[in-house]
Amino acid sequence: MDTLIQIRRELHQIPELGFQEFKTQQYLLKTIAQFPQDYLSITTWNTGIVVKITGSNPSKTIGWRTDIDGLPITEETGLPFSSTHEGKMHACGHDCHMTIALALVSAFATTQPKQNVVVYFQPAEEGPGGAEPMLNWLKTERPDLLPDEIYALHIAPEYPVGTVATRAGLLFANTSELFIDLKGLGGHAAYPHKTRDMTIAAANLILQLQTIVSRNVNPLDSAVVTIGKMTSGTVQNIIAENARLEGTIRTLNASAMAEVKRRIEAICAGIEASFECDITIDYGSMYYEVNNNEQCANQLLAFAESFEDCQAVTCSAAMTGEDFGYFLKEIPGALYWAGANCEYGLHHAKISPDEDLLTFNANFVEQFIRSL
Ligand SMILES: CC(=O)N[C@@H](CCC[C@H](N)C(=O)O)C(=O)O
Repeated sequence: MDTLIQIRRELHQIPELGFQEFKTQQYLLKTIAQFPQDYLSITTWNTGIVVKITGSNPSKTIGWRTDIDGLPITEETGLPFSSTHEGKMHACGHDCHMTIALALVSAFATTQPKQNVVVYFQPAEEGPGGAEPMLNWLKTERPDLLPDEIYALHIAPEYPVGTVATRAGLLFANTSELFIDLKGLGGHAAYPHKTRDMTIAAANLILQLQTIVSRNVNPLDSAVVTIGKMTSGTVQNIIAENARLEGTIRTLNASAMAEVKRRIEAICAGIEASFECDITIDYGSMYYEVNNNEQCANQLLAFAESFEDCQAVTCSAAMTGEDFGYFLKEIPGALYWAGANCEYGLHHAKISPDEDLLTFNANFVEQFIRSL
């Protein structure tokens, strides 16, 4: 079997959540230790790793970032190399992202690049966010590991393998997590008039939250309010004293984000009054938008147009979030969508990316970095 496929399958079997990527970090360190070490310096930060490859005649330092965490999803692919970690899965392609990053370290460790290259294996992209604290550590403790330009990719199920899709400017949304706790009064299912039922309050709240995008956000802006999880109550014949909603907010600008939050708070105040309950709102972690530097995105697209068997696509912005946005806020660079040709989408329990994407993107990114 091809080495990259084998690595991807081994990583696929050990998904871990944000800042718990202990086995993943050990696997990555063990693999990197097998490459020639002459040009490498390896540093760990939290559950992440930073690998610097010293260039032969550098005029700048090029950064490449991969995320390394998995998601709390029970895998349903039925693949022989399915997750061995119950309830966790690499359902957002980070196993593929890591494999490509390892291929880059291997290529540059074997054939020295002209420029310095730093590869960042970053924890906790899905939450609570590893990019911002990793960047703060780099700035305060290891400025020698900061790049002049930085790039990253994300698999895209909807595109064929060989597609490089990106755009100059805004690519991914601002995000904010959303956690809402409702507290009422529980009691016997047969005495609803003596209770404050939080299942009913939460159900009404969800429906009202869905009016924010249709009735409060300027129709010329884009926004998403998704409640991905609702929990309430304990058993079938007890009226629920507590309920909890967990969701995410996405917008393409800061003023739409402020407006969505203002309306969430107003609607929650209304639910408190009408259902006689107490509500607390926690916005969890927020990600800065992914804003591609114009020159970096255009040179990536131009390189893709010249690369054999590659389809360069100038795509629209998407409502996905990515904490790589924190790197791009401070360092010029770009992220691209890498075609993965699969039936199921990101964050689905049956997603199974086409493994041909590994070799294609490892070659593409290596040659792109060598061209800089
Ligand atoms: C590429 C991707 O799917 N990223 C995640 C980032 C999650 C951010 C945060 N935990 C949130 O849910 O707001 C995404 O869901 O877009």
